[in-house]
Amino acid sequence: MESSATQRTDGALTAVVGLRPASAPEDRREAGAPGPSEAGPAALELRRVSKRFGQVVAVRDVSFSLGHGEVVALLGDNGAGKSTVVKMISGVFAPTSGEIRLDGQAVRFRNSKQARERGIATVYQDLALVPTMNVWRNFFLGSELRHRGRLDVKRMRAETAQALHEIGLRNLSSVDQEVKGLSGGERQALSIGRAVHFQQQVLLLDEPTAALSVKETEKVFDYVRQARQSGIGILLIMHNTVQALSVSDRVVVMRHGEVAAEFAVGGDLEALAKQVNLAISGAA
Ligand SMILES: Nc1ncnc2c1ncn2[C@@H]1O[C@H](COP(=O)(O)OP(=O)(O)OP(=O)(O)O)[C@@H](O)[C@H]1O
Repeated sequence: MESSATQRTDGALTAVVGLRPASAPEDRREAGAPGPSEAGPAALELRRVSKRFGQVVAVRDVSFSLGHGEVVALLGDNGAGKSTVVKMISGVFAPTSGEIRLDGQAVRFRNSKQARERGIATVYQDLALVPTMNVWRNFFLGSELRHRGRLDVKRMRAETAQALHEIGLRNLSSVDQEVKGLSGGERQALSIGRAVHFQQQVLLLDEPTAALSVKETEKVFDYVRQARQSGIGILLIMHNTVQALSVSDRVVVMRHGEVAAEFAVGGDLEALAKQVNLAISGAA
């Protein structure tokens, strides 16, 4: 395996692992499906984005990009700045300085609604689902279909069932069941399937596998891989390096509010996990 590391001008260490074996995420993608685009603007790009809270600099000069049909994991210890980055992308906070670009166009959101309207879907740990509502109502929450002034229940039920089937959730008994009866993985499928169905451009998943069993985690990663086929750019906020490497094309490591390193995923994943963990802890 080839491995190269370069010192960035801002002092952060960028390591790029060269050879990609057959197990690399690109190779696992189905033939003909969209992958991370080489040409054209990135789905999402952060350019030297910083965020201050009074005297606290939570995020400093963070730059990275996310391609269409690409999965990038944002890794870092508690307090590294990951949540603040996600909140800036999703319109909760405005950056103090720097630029966020969507498809090459600089954007500035006043709130999360504006970010959603521009195609940024955010799924937080607590998931924005209403437990006492059924699956299809949750799926179309805020985007209900109407026919002659009335809710088009038939179409919403059918479209929900189809979207969940496409994302890989095949054993749901009914879209009429309440969300509170779904497992954590099934809830993730609902949120991910919704982002794909409504053709969002960027999907931000905050710790999507926290509190899930190993089996459920694998299923959620299958939903992520399936969603990637649609061309959506997916940013995963993760704590677990090994899990992150199993589903991502690239990882971006944050430490003390800055990007400490960036790695392309491929080659010997065990060795790469060690390098990533060193970058997370600051020992690299
Ligand atoms: N509203 C705020 N006011 C002041 N400081 C803040 C605020 N939000 C975050 N911070 C600080 O910014 C830094 C980065 O926090 P952030 O929550 O983004 O980290 P994180 O990597 O997401 O951590 P975790 O995984 O624990 O959520 C921390 O030092 C935190 O205390």
